[in-house]
Amino acid sequence: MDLLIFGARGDLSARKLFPALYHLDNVELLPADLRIHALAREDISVEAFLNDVKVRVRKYVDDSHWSEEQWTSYAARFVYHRIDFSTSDGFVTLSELLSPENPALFYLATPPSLFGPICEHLGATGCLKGDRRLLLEKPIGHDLESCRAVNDTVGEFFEEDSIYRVDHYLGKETVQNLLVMRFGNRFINTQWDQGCVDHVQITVAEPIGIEGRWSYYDGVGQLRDMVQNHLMQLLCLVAMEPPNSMTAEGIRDEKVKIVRALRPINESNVRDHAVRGQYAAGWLRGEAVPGYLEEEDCPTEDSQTETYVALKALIDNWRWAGVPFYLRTGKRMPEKLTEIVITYKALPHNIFAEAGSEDVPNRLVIRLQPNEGIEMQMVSKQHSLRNKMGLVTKHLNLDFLGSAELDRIPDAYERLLLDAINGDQSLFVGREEIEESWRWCDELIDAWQVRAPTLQRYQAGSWGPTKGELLIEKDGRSWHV
Ligand SMILES: NC(=O)C1=CN([C@@H]2O[C@H](COP(=O)(O)OP(=O)(O)OC[C@H]3O[C@@H](n4cnc5c(N)ncnc54)[C@H](OP(=O)(O)O)[C@@H]3O)[C@@H](O)[C@H]2O)C=CC1
Ligand SMILES: O=C1O[C@H](COP(=O)(O)O)[C@@H](O)[C@H](O)[C@H]1O
Repeated sequence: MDLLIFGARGDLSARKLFPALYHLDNVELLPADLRIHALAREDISVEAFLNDVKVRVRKYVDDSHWSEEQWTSYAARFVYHRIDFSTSDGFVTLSELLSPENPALFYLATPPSLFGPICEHLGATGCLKGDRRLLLEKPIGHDLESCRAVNDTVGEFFEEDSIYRVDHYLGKETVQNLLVMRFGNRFINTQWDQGCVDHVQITVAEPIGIEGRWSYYDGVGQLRDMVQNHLMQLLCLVAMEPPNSMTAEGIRDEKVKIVRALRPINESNVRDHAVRGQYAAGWLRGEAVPGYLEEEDCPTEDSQTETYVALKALIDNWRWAGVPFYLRTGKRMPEKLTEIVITYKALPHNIFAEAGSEDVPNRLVIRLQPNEGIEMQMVSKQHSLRNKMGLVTKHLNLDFLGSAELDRIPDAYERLLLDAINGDQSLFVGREEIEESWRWCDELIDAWQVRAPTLQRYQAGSWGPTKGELLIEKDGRSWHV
């Protein structure tokens, strides 16, 4: 088997792909015959390339999983090719190396503008004979139209069942556990609809700012960078019906139904259902941090790009009618926190009210990062002789690390690379769902331009603008954190 990594000198390769492959090799999950072809345009030897990769990979592998011996055996899998992806010259050499009998995976860790040319060169030079799979990184397009154009172009060379669109959130262990938790436990599965659930919150908060990535990010913003893909995937996994099997088709079909059932956020309701913000200078963990427009690589004094989004989404189907899904994501927030919180409805009648106890709702908190785990907030009796029926909230904790087969939780890219190697598309994004997601986001972006063009400022290190708090508080609820 051949794995060709286009953009092997880039950030994604160094931080994610090569460390993930190292770990997979370490636990003997890579096929024995897997050759890793590193493709980049720099004129260097394989030794120089590997010396550099070693230094970079070392940063992402902790001491207990590093060994020189393991590195040597891993490094022996590598071949380095100098290629400029914008011309077909180097691709002829590739076609001579690839045998139609051996499966080959093409991982495009490049700017998306190269997806089309790379596929064309692969096709024109005869590299696409036999079992050929294409892995694409986000962003796939900037809106529905450009997403379709990318899908059409790559679709000329690869069938849909050979295209692996990466959304690294789907590779996270805790995200997969969401499926297991929902569809492997009767008591959760039967309490998962508008009859039982009051509302759902999805928060993806990051303390990092845009430093160093301004030129990419300013043309994109938080809605396209995070909501269109990662938050939409989380929402789908929370809301979808049980697929009849864990096949890619089964899961994708159910996810796409949810995206289609999302009520549009358009000019008529955008002010009530969406908030966009941008961070101003502030303080984070005791350090002064610049605002978005003061970042070192920011070339302008005025940008209307959002670094924060809060949404109230509604799903118009039987299961979720009337249950708001509050989504929130932002940069320069106080901490790294990705969590899904399911808040249950109050019981029909509080029989403990006479004893002075308030009705406390049950909550299920699914922490995706950090401290991956699930916490069930349950009401329990307070041990007391004076207060006979005093109630307290107790937290039942499922800590994933404690139960891991490995002594670490695998990185998302380990799962995704392994699945692509094994030809399993269930954790990759299908064409329909990504296009439907763009359709929904495009309408919201258009509505913002017309009805709410002004950004809400928030201080770096805070949980976002006041309007983001009001979005949920005006419904008599509040953010979990
Ligand atoms: N970095 C990350 O964590 C994430 C990245 N992504 C996506 O992954 C892709 C890669 O990202 P990232 O690694 O950060 O980007 P980088 O810019 O760090 O890497 C891209 C690589 O592509 C190479 N390249 C560009 N043009 C050519 C060409 N004509 N011929 C040969 N090589 C070329 C660059 O080479 P050179 O070094 O010579 O310029 C560079 O090494 C992007 O689409 C990005 O949006 C998605 C999610 C996360
Ligand atoms: O895709 C992206 O994700 C990261 C956040 O990923 P995580 O795994 O660290 O939660 C985000 O910082 C980046 O802007 C975005 O492009």
